[in-house]
Amino acid sequence: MKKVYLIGYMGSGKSAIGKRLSFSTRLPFYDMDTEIEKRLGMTIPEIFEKHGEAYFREKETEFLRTFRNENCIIATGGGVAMRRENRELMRSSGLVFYLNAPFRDIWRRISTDRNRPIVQRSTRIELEQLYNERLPHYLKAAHFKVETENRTLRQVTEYLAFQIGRLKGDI
Ligand SMILES: Nc1ncnc2c1ncn2[C@@H]1O[C@H](COP(=O)(O)OP(=O)(O)OP(=O)(O)O)[C@@H](O)[C@H]1O
Ligand SMILES: O=C(O)C1=C[C@@H](O)[C@@H](O)[C@H](O)C1
Ligand SMILES: [Mg+2]
Repeated sequence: MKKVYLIGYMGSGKSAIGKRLSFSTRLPFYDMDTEIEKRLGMTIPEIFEKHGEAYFREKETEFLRTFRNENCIIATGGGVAMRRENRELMRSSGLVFYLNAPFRDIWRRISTDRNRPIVQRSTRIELEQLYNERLPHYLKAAHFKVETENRTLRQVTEYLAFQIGRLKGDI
């Protein structure tokens, strides 16, 4: 069996849903952002501030290359699908689910959060542009697109658990 990756824009629910999905599937859960923070002993804003975004992107790829071979659920960072190497690493080691949410929902969730350096340095218009730029990359990376609009965390989690159960033999 392989890994289950959750991908999508900031605030699409990867971390929140990954955690819940771990309970219903009984698979261990890892949040890439948290794992990188642990490896470096710094928060994401500190990593961006001290080493820059390019360094953080290297650490993301390093994580995907080296993370233990275990059946598990991984909530990725919002920018992970932008690199071709990352997309290939994910697709070849598991099932990739893209959590799609409309930008207005995303904005409501992330606009006041201080833990996302990209939100801190960008305007609403810039974040919407980035959302549109990233969309085709998420679609390329994903095996499945999951619509989250008007669905509770619980509903999205149940849907994913159902799909994972159905596809278990393949992963
Ligand atoms: N479908 C949903 N219904 C209600 N709240 C949601 C839904 N999806 C996400 N949220 C809420 O939005 C907030 C942001 O979600 P979360 O932190 O899981 O995003 P993320 O995709 O992990 O973002 P990042 O890429 O920045 O790590 C959380 O408070 C979460 O509970
Ligand atoms: O969308 C992004 O580029 C990011 C999302 C977060 O998960 C973190 O990985 C970081 O804040 C960058
Ligand atoms: Mg997250």
